[in-house]
Amino acid sequence: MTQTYPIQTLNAISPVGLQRLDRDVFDLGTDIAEPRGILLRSADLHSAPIPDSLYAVARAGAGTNNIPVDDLGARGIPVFNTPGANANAVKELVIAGMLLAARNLYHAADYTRGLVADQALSGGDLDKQVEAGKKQFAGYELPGKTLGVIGLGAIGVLVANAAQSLGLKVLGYDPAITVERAWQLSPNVEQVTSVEELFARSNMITLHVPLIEATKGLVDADRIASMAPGGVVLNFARGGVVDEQAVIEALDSGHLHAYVNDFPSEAGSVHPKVIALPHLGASTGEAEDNCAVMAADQLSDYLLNGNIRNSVNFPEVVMARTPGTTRLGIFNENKPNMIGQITAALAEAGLNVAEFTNKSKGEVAYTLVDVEGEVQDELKDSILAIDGVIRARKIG
Ligand SMILES: NC(=O)c1ccc[n+]([C@@H]2O[C@H](COP(=O)([O-])OP(=O)(O)OC[C@H]3O[C@@H](n4cnc5c(N)ncnc54)[C@H](O)[C@@H]3O)[C@@H](O)[C@H]2O)c1
Ligand SMILES: O=C(O)CC[C@@H](O)C(=O)O
Repeated sequence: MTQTYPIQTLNAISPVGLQRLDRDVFDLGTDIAEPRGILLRSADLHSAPIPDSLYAVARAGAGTNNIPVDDLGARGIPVFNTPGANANAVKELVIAGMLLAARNLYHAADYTRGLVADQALSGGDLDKQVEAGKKQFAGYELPGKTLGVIGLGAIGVLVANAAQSLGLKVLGYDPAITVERAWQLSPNVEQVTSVEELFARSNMITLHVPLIEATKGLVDADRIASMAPGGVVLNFARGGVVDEQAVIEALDSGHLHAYVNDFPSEAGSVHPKVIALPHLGASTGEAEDNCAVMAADQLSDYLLNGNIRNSVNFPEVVMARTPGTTRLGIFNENKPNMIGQITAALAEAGLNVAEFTNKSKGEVAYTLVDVEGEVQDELKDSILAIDGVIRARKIG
């Protein structure tokens, strides 16, 4: 009988992605007590119990701050995300946010709505009122202004390139930019080597970093104060990257012109100079499909073949299946003599190794091995008995 894998879906996952999971092999549901996989978007897993049955978590999206990544890693549970799958959607919203702020569009549209309502009541001359009132919304154009981009990953690079093609001077800061992203970045984007320099030289700042300890409160009062008056902060990363109180004070004093963000809060979102969107960055049909397809494919390949692609807590390990063999997946601490002990256990069980891959990432490592011969249940116990082995799975 074919083994089946229960997968719990949290949040609305695009049906285009769910269709990738063959229903003869995967049972999908929102209420599954002992899931092998969890497929989610922004649902908070920090406060949810993690069942022993769980093999993997796939995030249809980029940010994984809603998932206890380190705790799951310590239990040998990979967390996947979908780098770049929603980057274009976010880029487009950031560009829209820059224009909303520069041309005062949000308030201007509100004003027009109000005028039309008043005119309906009073029967006044709408055209006249429009022409008289519009001067209060006069804005500025983007060429000649400087945009500072913090985080040059999938989204930051697209934003930087698009902004420079709109005529802005673009500065970029990312001490850990990858070679791939550096190749994608327009040569006209100027690299700066400190966040301080970026703030001091920018009229607009846009954030494209994960919410981690190092990025909490990255936009603070001192950095805002170093910007030229009339600055704009765009936050499509996560609420916690910005000290919102500092932003509100700078908006009140007039030092900042606008704060455009995707993460509403009770205190911030009612402020007249705040444009708060309801976490819309990835909310396009295209992005939702892309993320769901990528997450479902990665989860399925892991459950069926043990392959790890785009995991935030384990290394990339992808190995073609060797016909006529049984596959084992083993997570272990990244320390000396682990491979020696694992292969010794296989030899002891009379198994011949047909293919073997081992890779490490930080403190942890993952091994995929295809073995020839009958794999007895006791093998798992002898592998788990090796000091430093975290989890072992016979994949079939
Ligand atoms: N609003 C939305 O709907 C939405 C959608 C997608 C992503 N996001 C957020 O945007 C973030 C970025 O997404 P991405 O797809 O570009 O991710 P990514 O992993 O491709 O890029 C993140 C970049 O940030 C850099 N970085 C990390 N710490 C930094 C620091 N202290 N200073 C400067 N750079 C730093 C990394 O080196 C990396 O290049 C996500 O983590 C998520 O929180 C929001
Ligand atoms: O799923 C979403 O709608 C938002 C996803 C976004 O915040 C991300 O980090 O990719």
